[in-house]
Amino acid sequence: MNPAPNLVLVGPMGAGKTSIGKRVAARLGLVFVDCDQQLEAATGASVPVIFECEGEAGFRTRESALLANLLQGEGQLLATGGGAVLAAANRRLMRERAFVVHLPASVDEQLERLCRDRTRPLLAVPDRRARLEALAEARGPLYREVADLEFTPGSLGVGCAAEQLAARVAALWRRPEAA
Ligand SMILES: Nc1ncnc2c1ncn2[C@@H]1O[C@H](COP(=O)(O)OP(=O)(O)O)[C@@H](O)[C@H]1O
Ligand SMILES: O=C(O)C1=C[C@@H](OP(=O)(O)O)[C@@H](O)[C@H](O)C1
Ligand SMILES: [Mg+2]
Repeated sequence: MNPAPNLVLVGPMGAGKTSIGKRVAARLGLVFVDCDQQLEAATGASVPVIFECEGEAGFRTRESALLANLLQGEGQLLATGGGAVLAAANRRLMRERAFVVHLPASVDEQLERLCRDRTRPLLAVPDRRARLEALAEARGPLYREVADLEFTPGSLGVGCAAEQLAARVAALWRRPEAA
């Protein structure tokens, strides 16, 4: 078990990191922080606008700086963006400073949940399935590398998934005394 001051959710777009994470944080008495929302608040620009102005590289630089800053704190549940595991430095910090939960999602689930979404720049492509499959192949090993726990919501709705995940985490995560 990993005695770590924070809880971090990783996984692909549409896995439920933001929506399930918010509910798990409430159940476990953690401060909920969604990294994308935090970046948007800090920059005053939406994620698509950051991608448009600074490219994915600029977004990743901001994302890494934010994560490093947040992970200095404790008692937080961080819902990361799907690409937060790409940088080795991010993965190392997550391992050091968090109990990490991987929420997987199949490409079919992603396509269904995100069919009307226009806020994810990586999905602004003609062939969303191909893009999601390529991302899954590249990132799947990275999610598994950092994860202390894999929890698959599958057909559970957001509320049930949060209830079950909170119970699993409460049983497994040894929080430091001060957290
Ligand atoms: N287990 C689930 N069952 C049904 N819908 C879900 C589930 N997880 C997420 N969703 C829906 O999918 C969409 C994307 O979820 P979100 O929490 O933003 O994912 P992420 O932050 O991982 O990209 C939201 O509309 C959310 O309600
Ligand atoms: O997978 C990715 O690279 C991204 C996922 C998004 O977050 P969610 O995983 O919360 O959708 C957001 O950070 C950005 O659009 C890039
Ligand atoms: Mg999210």
